[in-house]
Amino acid sequence: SGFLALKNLYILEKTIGTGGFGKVKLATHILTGEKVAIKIMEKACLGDDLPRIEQEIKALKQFSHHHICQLYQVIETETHYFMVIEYCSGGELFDHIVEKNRLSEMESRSFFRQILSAVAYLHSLGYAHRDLKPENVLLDHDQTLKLIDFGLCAKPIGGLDVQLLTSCGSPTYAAPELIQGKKYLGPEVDVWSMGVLLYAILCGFLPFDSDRIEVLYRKILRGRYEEPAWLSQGSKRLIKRMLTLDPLRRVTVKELLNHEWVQLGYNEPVSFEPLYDFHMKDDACVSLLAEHHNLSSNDMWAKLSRWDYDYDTATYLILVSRKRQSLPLKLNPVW
Ligand SMILES: COc1cccc(Nc2ncc(-c3ccc(C(=O)NCC(=O)Nc4ccccc4)cc3)c(OCC3CCNCC3)n2)c1
Repeated sequence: SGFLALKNLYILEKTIGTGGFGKVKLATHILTGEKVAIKIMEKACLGDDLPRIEQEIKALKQFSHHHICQLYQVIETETHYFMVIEYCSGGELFDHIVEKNRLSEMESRSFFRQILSAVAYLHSLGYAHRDLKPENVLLDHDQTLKLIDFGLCAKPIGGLDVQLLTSCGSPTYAAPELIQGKKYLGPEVDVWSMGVLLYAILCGFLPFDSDRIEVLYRKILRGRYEEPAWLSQGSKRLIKRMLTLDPLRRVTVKELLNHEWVQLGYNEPVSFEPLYDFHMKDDACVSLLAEHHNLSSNDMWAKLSRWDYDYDTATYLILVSRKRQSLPLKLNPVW
């Protein structure tokens, strides 16, 4: 189906998601055979939301973290933006919780540590996510979580624009100060949403829920929620610290990183440093790509280190990711 810009580079397959901005399709990166997700956004439909796409692309180009889906390539045509992004084979955390009803405290802790690492990393770069919810947490192979911002809600911290709730952030996970339209910074809003997320993972249902929005708002602003019998004392204490109505009294990300519940069984704080920087040079991957282009490794690296986020960037980042997983490094012959 029709996008000329993707011809001979990607094979488009089924649609795996739709949002206000456009849709996401599963695709195959032809040179490596790797599955990728391609976010397709029609410029005409974005109207004055166009700056949010450019901001999203600028943000993603800065991120290099094991628990954030990696941007591989950006293609801009007259009518569209295409963002080629890492594909997660396990789907949404949301479906995983629904299927298992609720997770054990140990599994919840493993998931929470990964989400916390990604959120702390975002904050360290001056970004707040603002739309943390199970639909934006994806599962990769071997229970690795990847945080995404499907709906373009992430913003630099302290942005004065109080994003209208309709366009950003589902009220279910939204902090009280956010639904009251109060000025807020961002990090503490993410802590509240992580609290709702953790509650949903541990309990299998939401702390504040109603199909009538004004009832939902009232419940959030009241801040009272059920504590099922299976919740441990530690879990209850942590959730209470995160679902604290007053943002100034709410636990901070910094405190969460070495919170006792978070460290139970790991005995080490959560690190938010990226495990590795995708932007570092991997000689084997550079050589393989150089050979494919009949270039010297030096010339190949000179081009790659410009980080144009073109097809070569995508191929290189995919090769680095495959090497990390000890998968064979190969490029398909181009016929
Ligand atoms: C196996 O069955 C399945 C079933 C379902 C999915 C998959 N896999 C699968 N892999 C990858 C994706 C994806 C990743 C990133 C982005 C994105 O928009 N990044 C941009 C981004 O994250 N910015 C950003 C991040 C942090 C801070 C600031 C900015 C978009 C899509 C996907 O999408 C499907 C949607 C469907 C609706 N809910 C959300 C996911 N799905 C697999």
